[in-house]
Amino acid sequence: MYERLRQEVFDACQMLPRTGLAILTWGNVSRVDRKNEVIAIKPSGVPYDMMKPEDIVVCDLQGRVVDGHLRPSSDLPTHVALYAAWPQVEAIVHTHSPWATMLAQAGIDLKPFGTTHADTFYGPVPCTRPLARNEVDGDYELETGRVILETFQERGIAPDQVPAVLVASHGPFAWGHDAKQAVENALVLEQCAWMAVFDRLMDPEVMPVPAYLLDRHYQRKHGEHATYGQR
Ligand SMILES: O=C(CO)[C@@H](O)[C@H](O)COP(=O)(O)O
Repeated sequence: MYERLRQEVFDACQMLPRTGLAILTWGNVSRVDRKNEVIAIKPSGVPYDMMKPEDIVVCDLQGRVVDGHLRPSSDLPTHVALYAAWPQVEAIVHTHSPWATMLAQAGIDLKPFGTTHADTFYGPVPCTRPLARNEVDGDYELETGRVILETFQERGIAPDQVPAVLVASHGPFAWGHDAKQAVENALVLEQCAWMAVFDRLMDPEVMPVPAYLLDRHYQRKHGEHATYGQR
């Protein structure tokens, strides 16, 4: 049971060290199956190069383990909170990829400086506020999910139009329609963060891409009348 779901999460996990998005046991991947009301997630603390598909843990939508022989990722409550609030999100990836993490540690939004960004993100990728002491001392991973939701709600950002966030002092989370797409969004985020840091270094006054160009690039890939690729 759950073989396909486990295999999808396992394959996406293997993409993380291969693409340089994570080393050792850092980060995690999950996939929700809304019909069967389960979430498959990486086991906690298992190195990617030792992981097997059967190690992926299956939980219910509240985060209780229903099938698996290992403990789920410590970030499971963050994933649970996002799946509960955002029905359009089907898979979530958390990494500590260096450039995106540097922005998160500096508490800086990733601004859209060019079409590379606009092809995936319809506006800035926001950085959350820092978590307060009582939030960290309390249900820390659940509060991480809450602060992500708060950031998107307060700024009026749609999670399907900006499929990533920077959690202050922590790192990036990205999501998508499946686990592979979520990893790809995390990879685009990392590349854009890298370029943005250098854009700012070369020109501290660098301006975001004009709105009409952002719009053109985003819409041709993701809009109602998208034309990009082999349609
Ligand atoms: O940031 C964190 C912990 O908050 C994670 O990314 C860890 O680096 C991996 O945790 P597990 O998924 O192995 O529990």
